[in-house]
Amino acid sequence: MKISQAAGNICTVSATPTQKPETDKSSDSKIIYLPGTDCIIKPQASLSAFTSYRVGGAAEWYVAPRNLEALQASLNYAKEHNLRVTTLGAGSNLLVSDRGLPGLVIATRHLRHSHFDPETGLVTVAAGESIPSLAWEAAQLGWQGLEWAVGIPGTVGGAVVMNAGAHNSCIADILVSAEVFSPDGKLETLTPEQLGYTYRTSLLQGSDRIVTQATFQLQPGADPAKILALTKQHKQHRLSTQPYNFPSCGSVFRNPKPYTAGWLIEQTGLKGYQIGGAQVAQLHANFIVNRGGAKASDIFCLIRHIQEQVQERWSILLEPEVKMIGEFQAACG
Ligand SMILES: Cc1cc2nc3c(=O)[nH]c(=O)nc-3n(C[C@H](O)[C@H](O)[C@H](O)COP(=O)(O)OP(=O)(O)OC[C@H]3O[C@@H](n4cnc5c(N)ncnc54)[C@H](O)[C@@H]3O)c2cc1C
Ligand SMILES: NC(=O)C1=CN([C@@H]2O[C@H](COP(=O)(O)OP(=O)(O)OC[C@H]3O[C@@H](n4cnc5c(N)ncnc54)[C@H](OP(=O)(O)O)[C@@H]3O)[C@@H](O)[C@H]2O)C=CC1
Ligand SMILES: C=C(O[C@H]1[C@H](O)[C@@H](CO)O[C@H](OP(=O)(O)OP(=O)(O)OC[C@H]2O[C@@H](n3ccc(=O)[nH]c3=O)[C@H](O)[C@@H]2O)[C@@H]1NC(C)=O)C(=O)O
Repeated sequence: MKISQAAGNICTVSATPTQKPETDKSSDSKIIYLPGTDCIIKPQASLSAFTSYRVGGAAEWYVAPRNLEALQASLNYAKEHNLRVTTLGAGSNLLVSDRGLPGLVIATRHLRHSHFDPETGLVTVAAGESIPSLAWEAAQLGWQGLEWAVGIPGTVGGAVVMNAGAHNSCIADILVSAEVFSPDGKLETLTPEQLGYTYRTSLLQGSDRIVTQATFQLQPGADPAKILALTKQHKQHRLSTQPYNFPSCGSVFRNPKPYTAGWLIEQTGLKGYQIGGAQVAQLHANFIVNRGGAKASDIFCLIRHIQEQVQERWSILLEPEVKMIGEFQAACG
């Protein structure tokens, strides 16, 4: 049995309330020390470094709690100050507006712990843990069930919300339960049935709940060499079929079954089509890559252009998988 807990002392709850003033006027007049914790809430924090597209403006306020108490304190702060909350995982399925986001962005990336139970095969992992790292760890132990998840550069929380999947498997196949914080501060344990999973969808999308940890059922006892070989095969397949050399969000659109979005977009003649720094990838037409210097508005307008062209040619409206957040212009030029 293994229990690990991330080290670090930033953004934890102090035994005694912090002695610091609520605002520190000497360094940055707007940095806020979250009462009762050693968490700081930063103003105007750039989000481009926290999204895989590497675009987007600043969060009005940003906090990255390291435990549940600090997360609760952050939510309380948002409520008291009437701030809209946006949850950020690894930002690998997000298009953040160039104008940034109002309210408080709560990043889960510092919520870290994992527990592999060899008796039951249950793995309990905090929301901020990396899904590909977990997949590699399981493979090295010879535990089956996550071989498909390499190459998906998100967090556990983001994967639970998005019902991330690949190679005909997805989170819903292995999830036993998810622990979530509701906006009124209650911790609840939800089953996959309660989460209403379908292809790349869950009832958590668009809700105010924050996933704090998840428990997955894996199958221990396999030959690690076999699990590692399959895991590496999946990674290799990705590298040969998907563009990993430029920033992206993975697939932009859900597949409108029985078609695939990539096929429809390629048949519409859009491979290589570019708006500003945003381009329909040559290797896979359902990926938009940032070729350098793209703005969120370039990506947004390319998404709209693809939708219009595919609709005109095939009478199919492609539905974005990527979450576009913040304000975008109504019309593209
Ligand atoms: C190169 C590349 C390849 C990819 N391949 C795949 C693939 O094969 N399959 C696939 O399914 N996806 C793929 N993706 C997309 C992406 O990695 C997944 O959707 C991933 O699950 C998103 O996780 P995240 O932590 O980055 O979430 P984010 O992008 O940060 O957030 C996604 C949504 O979930 C919400 N959210 C995040 N964390 C929480 C939380 N703890 N509680 C509540 N809400 C939360 C956010 O508010 C947002 O609405 C790929 C992306 C890239 C860049
Ligand atoms: N195009 C884009 O927009 C983006 C692409 N990416 C890419 O997504 C990819 C995710 O790849 P993935 O392999 O799933 O995860 P990573 O390469 O992110 O690795 C995740 C973890 O798994 C470990 N690991 C990697 N390979 C092995 C292996 N062969 N055996 C054992 N452990 C291993 C790594 O250890 P160690 O650190 O020791 O290598 C690391 O701790 C990366 O190539 C990343 O660059 C990520 C974000 C955005
Ligand atoms: C990357 C993501 O998930 C990926 C996941 O990694 C892979 C691997 O299992 O399968 C899905 O892609 P996909 O359906 O495009 O899978 P691929 O195998 O690449 O392509 C399917 C079919 O489309 C065709 N295709 C693909 C790309 C292209 O430019 N042109 C084209 O014709 C392929 O020839 C193939 O016949 C997921 N995408 C969706 C929207 O379901 C993501 O969700 O972000």
